[in-house]
Amino acid sequence: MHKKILILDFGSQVTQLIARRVREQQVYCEIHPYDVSDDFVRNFAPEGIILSGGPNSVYEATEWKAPTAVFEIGVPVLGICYGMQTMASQLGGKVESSGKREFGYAEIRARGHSALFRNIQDRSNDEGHGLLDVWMSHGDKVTELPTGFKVIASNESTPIAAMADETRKFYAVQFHPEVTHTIKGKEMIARFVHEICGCQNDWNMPDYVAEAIEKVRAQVGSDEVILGLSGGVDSSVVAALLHKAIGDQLTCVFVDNGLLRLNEGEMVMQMFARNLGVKVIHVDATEQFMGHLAGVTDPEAKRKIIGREFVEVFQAEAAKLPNAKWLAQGTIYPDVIESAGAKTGKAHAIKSHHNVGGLPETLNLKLLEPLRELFKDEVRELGVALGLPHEMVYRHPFPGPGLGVRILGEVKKDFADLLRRADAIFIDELRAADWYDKTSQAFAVFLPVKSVGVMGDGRTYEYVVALRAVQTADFMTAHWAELPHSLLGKVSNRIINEVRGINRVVYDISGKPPATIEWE
Ligand SMILES: Nc1ncnc2c1ncn2[C@@H]1O[C@H](COP(=O)(O)OP(=O)(O)OP(=O)(O)O)[C@@H](O)[C@H]1O
Ligand SMILES: O=c1[nH]c(=O)c2[nH+]cn([C@@H]3O[C@H](COP(=O)(O)O)[C@@H](O)[C@H]3O)c2[nH]1
Ligand SMILES: NC(=O)CC[C@H](N)C(=O)O
Ligand SMILES: [Mg+2]
Repeated sequence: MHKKILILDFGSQVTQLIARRVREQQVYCEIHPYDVSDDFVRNFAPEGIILSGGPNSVYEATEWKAPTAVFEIGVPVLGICYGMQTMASQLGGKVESSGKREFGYAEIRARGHSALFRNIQDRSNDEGHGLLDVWMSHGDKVTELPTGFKVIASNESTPIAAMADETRKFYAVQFHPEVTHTIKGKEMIARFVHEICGCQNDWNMPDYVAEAIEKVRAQVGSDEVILGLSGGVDSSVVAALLHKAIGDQLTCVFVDNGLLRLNEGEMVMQMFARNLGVKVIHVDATEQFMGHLAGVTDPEAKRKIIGREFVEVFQAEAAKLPNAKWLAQGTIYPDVIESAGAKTGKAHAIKSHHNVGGLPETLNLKLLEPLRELFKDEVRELGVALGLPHEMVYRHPFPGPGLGVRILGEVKKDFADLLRRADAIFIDELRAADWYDKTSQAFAVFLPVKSVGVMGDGRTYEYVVALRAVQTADFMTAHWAELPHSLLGKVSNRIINEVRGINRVVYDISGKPPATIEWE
């Protein structure tokens, strides 16, 4: 059992970052909504609790409180922003609107020699007080301390910028230590989880492998498991993990829906079936997918058809295995957090993400999701620890609907063939120029419009391809990559020369938001 930290989410945009910072310290943590029950908090048995920020004000949203058990079970608590404010108000202090919002960089002075800030400073002032560069985002502030608390940091606009009751190990900060703009934030989180809560570095991937294998074996017993293997990072890591855990009880189903990248099928069979000895069934469902997509131009309709046909294929394959009781999936922690967020119904549905989630009852399989607790970079580390090659583990993500959402409008086989070749050239050149690992995702998009060109001495009237390359940490927001013009020029040249049917290449310079990463 790992020692663990409980993070209670009050709706901050950056709650996931708190979890990332804690995991970076090799300490296990989970995010749960702020309104879990007292029993939940007790049974979770955390070594410490972190209360996140959030958009509300404690004097308005009076029901947005931490469960009282948080302050009763005798473990350290760290309140961040709203988390600080609710701690103050729940323990008898006072929170008021400060009239003016403090947003962005701030300098604060550490005081009172607290365990949270001891020897952590960016510089010191004339009197020898430590000064810290932090990032703030608030309009309310604590104006009266609860009993037992002292001020541990302040500045002019926020005299109580941090507070603590060191006997009970309750700490609270008005700024955000989880964002990188708070220069020493990482050290503060480290201080809290290691020294104040007493957690060791017991969460690391090499050790996790053995643990995950044991867990899968205990869960599955002698049943058979099927896994949709896409060649993407998540399902590949699940395949490697399950193969180690249960060997021949695993059957992977690799569906060629006609919307895959160039040589994807060959790559998957080569890697998994031939090198790793994994049982892989290669299903050529190109006709089935193309047939159902014919004449369909609406992006959402296309996504739904592709999702439905995947389920059809899995269902047909599962029916052929007499003892298959489990369907494994590459669900990762951000998927879990995001779908929990989506359940509240506050978020807009921008795109229906394909997954094998909406499975019909008739499939009669239990879900096996061994990556549910991991962030993408942890999944990658796990893949490396399991012996998968670097190129596979560090591939860019590829969406389930594949080229289906990168061919705008109606999907046709000819278009897919052109796009596959253009995309492969782009990726080749990115790798050759050492740009692949500097971008988070890069691909080509097929635009079903024709424009006039001249090649040799003849007129051409052919299709357009757009190149997209983005840099992002979490795929929720993204910047377009500032690829060198010479690289873009070379890619454009090669595509137009080598892919007959394309006579124009453009580069997408839209950020997310307002654009999304994929075009559909
Ligand atoms: N062509 C395919 N054949 C079989 N299963 C697939 C295929 N495409 C997607 N899937 C299933 O759908 C799941 C979701 O796809 P998703 O793209 O999110 O993950 P991934 O492909 O494993 O990893 P990555 O995010 O790196 O692309 C996969 O884990 C896999 O189980
Ligand atoms: O597995 C997936 N099934 C999907 O239906 C899907 N749609 C988008 N994506 C990927 O999600 C990230 C964000 O994409 P967007 O900015 O286009 O929403 C990017 O990495 C996209 O490639 C998908 N992945
Ligand atoms: N980011 C936050 O947690 C903000 C908390 C509170 N709503 C304020 O403005 O002070
Ligand atoms: Mg994928």
